[in-house]
Amino acid sequence: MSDYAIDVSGLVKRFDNKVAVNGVDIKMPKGQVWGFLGPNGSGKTTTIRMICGLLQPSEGKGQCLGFDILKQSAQIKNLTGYMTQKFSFWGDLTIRENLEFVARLYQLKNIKQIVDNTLANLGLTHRQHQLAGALSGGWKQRLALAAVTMSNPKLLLLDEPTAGVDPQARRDFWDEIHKLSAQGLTVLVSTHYMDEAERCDQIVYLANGELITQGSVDEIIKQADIVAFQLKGHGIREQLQSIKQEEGVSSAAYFGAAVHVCGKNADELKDCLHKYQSDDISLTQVDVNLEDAFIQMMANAGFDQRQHG
Ligand SMILES: Nc1ncnc2c1ncn2[C@@H]1O[C@H](COP(=O)(O)OP(=O)(O)OP(=O)(O)O)[C@@H](O)[C@H]1O
Repeated sequence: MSDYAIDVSGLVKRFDNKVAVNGVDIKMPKGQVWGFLGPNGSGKTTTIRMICGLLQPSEGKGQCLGFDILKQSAQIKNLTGYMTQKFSFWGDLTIRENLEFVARLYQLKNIKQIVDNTLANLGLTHRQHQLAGALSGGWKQRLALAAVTMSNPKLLLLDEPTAGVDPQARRDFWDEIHKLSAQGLTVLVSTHYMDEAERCDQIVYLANGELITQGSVDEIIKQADIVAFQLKGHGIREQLQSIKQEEGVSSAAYFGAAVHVCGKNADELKDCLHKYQSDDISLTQVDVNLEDAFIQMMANAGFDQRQHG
């Protein structure tokens, strides 16, 4: 039995003339939580759908949970919980009624027991009689997570599960994901949020259908091989365009009242930013963050953020 929950190689998906995914390899060990990142339209959803057997690849092969993605999609679907971007439920049914309905769709036995356990596991017991339609965004996501975990899947594929949800609810949602992972589930989550990416064991970053980088947060930041400085103080925001033009600056962006600047070489960057420093404006070297690293890697790979962001 393979130690990998997902082991796919050379995945390609073409829609007519459009290449949505172009040669993606993913080898994901069981029991981990991985983040799937990349600009809009980079191929995350399409890849997820190929992995769980919902979409036939144009090229490529592989296994999901030990089953062939080309020939054994039914077995894969039985063991996978897939939370789509636009999950649906019945707004005029309660949380409990929604879960009972889903349990019947899955043809689960001992429905009362399973729904009780699922409600308890996801902290929904005290809300079980509330109408789903009246729930806030965060609780709706949690209901969706309850629905996809009820059949006791081995793999969770979550496609932007926290889009539009407030920070506390996102944090609570991630606590649930890690709780499920501690119970043995493997979880692949697509997200646009950097703080969520930082909660993952590994990150896979796609752009324009291609895998740009993969690794832990620390590995990706190291791979980017850049340094970052912060210019902070009155008047610095007006200088952004000028800073961007400086030789040695690979990217610059507002960070509140400060400008965050990245470049390849610390001495060179410090030299060219020195002239912006004054009694009012400080220049400090700061940690490179994940967003800096992705922007740099996109540039290295020849992608323009303005076209793909
Ligand atoms: N059924 C389809 N028919 C034609 N083109 C499609 C189809 N599904 C996806 N695409 C295209 O494939 C590309 C990748 O789309 P995909 O939804 O996989 O990206 P994504 O990374 O999940 O994007 P987002 O972050 O916006 O959800 C896009 O250009 C999209 O328009």
